[in-house]
Amino acid sequence: MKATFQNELFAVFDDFLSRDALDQVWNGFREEPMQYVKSRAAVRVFRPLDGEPLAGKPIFNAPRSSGGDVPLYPSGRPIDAVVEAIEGAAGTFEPWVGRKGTDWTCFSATPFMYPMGSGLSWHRDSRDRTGSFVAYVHPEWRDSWGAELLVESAAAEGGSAANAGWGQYVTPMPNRLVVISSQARHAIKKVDLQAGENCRASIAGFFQK
Ligand SMILES: O=C(O)CCC(=O)C(=O)O
Ligand SMILES: [Fe+2]
Repeated sequence: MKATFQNELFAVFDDFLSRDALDQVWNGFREEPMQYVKSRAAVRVFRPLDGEPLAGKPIFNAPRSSGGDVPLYPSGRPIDAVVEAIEGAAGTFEPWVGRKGTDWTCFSATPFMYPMGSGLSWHRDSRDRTGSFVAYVHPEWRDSWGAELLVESAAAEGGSAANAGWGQYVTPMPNRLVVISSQARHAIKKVDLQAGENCRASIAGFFQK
């Protein structure tokens, strides 16, 4: 798997899943029971005016070192295909999320749906994570539909911890994967009115220390 774009904070990979796996994940996606993220206590990065994103149940590729009962791969859900593909390419992701076993022990995978008007405010995926991934699984995305992932550039060398105030964007193209370091401050622009009933559908996960 070769990156379409990369810098020190994130990398973009296109044609992530095979055609069959993508279709399977997307078809299964629409059967997933989902909840509004604001109704889930654990979600803290979403702000009151981020709209109404939905999330399904996460699975983990392996048991969590911090314990706790988590649903594991293989789950029998179509999302298994994403876990497999991430496992298979874990070595490629080392520059951004570190090494399996030394830096991280396991990762999650959670389906998310962002309907028109929803987005995600600026944040870092820090705390007990080395980084994250997100795979876009909707069948179509147009520029006018918005919902770009924004990634802020690193603040100038020797500068304070202040935010740089500039950076890059990634359009959520179908079957695109983005791998993001926990150092990277990022946000999702809201899904535009022009998207109508088309939702931004993703499988996102975190690499846990
Ligand atoms: O969906 C994306 O593009 C990024 C998701 C994200 O930043 C998160 O869930 O923490
Ligand atoms: Fe994030």
